[in-house]
Amino acid sequence: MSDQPWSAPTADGPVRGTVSVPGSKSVTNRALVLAALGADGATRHVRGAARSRDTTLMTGALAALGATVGTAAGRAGTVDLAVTAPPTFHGGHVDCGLAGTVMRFVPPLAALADGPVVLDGDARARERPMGGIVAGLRGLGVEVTGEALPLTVAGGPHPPGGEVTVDASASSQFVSGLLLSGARYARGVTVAHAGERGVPSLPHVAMTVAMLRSAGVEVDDGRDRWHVAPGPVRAPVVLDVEPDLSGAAVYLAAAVVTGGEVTVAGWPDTDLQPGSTVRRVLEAFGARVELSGDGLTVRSPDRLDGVDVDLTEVSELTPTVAAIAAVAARDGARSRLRGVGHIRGHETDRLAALAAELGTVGARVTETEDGLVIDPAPLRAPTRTWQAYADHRMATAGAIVGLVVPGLAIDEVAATTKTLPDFADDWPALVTARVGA
Ligand SMILES: O=C(O)C1=C[C@@H](OP(=O)(O)O)[C@@H](O)[C@H](O)C1
Ligand SMILES: C=C(OP(=O)(O)O)C(=O)O
Repeated sequence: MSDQPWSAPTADGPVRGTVSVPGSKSVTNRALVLAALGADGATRHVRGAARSRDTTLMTGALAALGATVGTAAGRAGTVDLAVTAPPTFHGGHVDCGLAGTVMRFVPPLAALADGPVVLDGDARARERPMGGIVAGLRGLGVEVTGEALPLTVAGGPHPPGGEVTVDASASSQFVSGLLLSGARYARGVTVAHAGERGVPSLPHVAMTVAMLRSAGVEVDDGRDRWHVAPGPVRAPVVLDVEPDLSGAAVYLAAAVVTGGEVTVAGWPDTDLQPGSTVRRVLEAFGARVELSGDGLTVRSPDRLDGVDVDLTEVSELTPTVAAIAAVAARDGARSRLRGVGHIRGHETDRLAALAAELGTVGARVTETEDGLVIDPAPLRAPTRTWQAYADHRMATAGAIVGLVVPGLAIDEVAATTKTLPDFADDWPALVTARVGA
């Protein structure tokens, strides 16, 4: 990894082009878990996955517990992963890196192992919330040592399961994690949420439910209560991963902030990811959005509107939306982003990080309890290097701002490999191509 700051390319005109984005890490890491839980020992193929840090951490975790994982080159820079479930998971050490999906989805699966599983991760991962997983597992009869990473999950291999109430207001992944392995618990798993705030990022829980059902698992989903019946997990033998729409939003933002036009090829017509919400958020800035056989095309308006948006359901979009909002504020528009207090527990405290980094280019950003207010202010040359805080989405937010702020350099563009392994090459290629400009 280079320790030289990365010079973000500046757009000298409207950015125009077509991009392909790699498979969604959220879909991939669920598919990998379901494949590893397979009841019949068949090999499952997860196709079109990104070779990203988060997916690599998940395959590493499953292999550490005894699953067999093979990797082959897939279409357009993706990988096809072949996973075979072990007869019984065994104990071992799991590196969660900074991946929420690994640190929240693997402990419930580790309870099926016949020996203890120790989970740890990056320094920041030790600060990310784990309360719902730890309390949830204990309530389901699983012995867990520790309250956050590093954690030890005592082996089962036959956890009792049952009903548990957790506070999932810090992360929807608490619910998803407990549900994903729940069919393998003796009584199944019922998770209820009780907390001062609601469960954020609910479309990610819906993704979990949909993928469990496609693996033949019986799931009831009510308001703040989910039930997974005990039974075999039979994931489809081939699971195609759809493109990562949160990653796609970064490329679409390049059109929005430069008066350009960008198409993301292969925009899926399923509802696994909240694609329509991504579209609505970009439209709120005044962008025109069109879905055609070529993909999803976003065209910038002449002048950006400010937005007042509740991003609870799509909280991982916040850095991208904040970057666009800072550009809109340059042109006099005020924006307010709400409903995302919990992202202080994401890869970094994203509200503090966005306020600090956007501030280095002159943006007037105020943190609120649950979001950000971005007031009109001109953007100017950076006062220092943009800090990514090892957060992929802080790095991509810096790249978006860099399109219109010459001289912006990012301390660690390699953070983008968490979900977008080729970003550092693909982004300059898009910015400088200016197809048809
Ligand atoms: O389950 C998932 O794949 C995810 C759920 C969400 O987490 P939170 O509920 O913690 O926001 C989202 O922000 C994260 O990027 C991915
Ligand atoms: C919050 C995110 O990731 P994680 O899965 O690590 O929580 C994210 O990708 O924006």
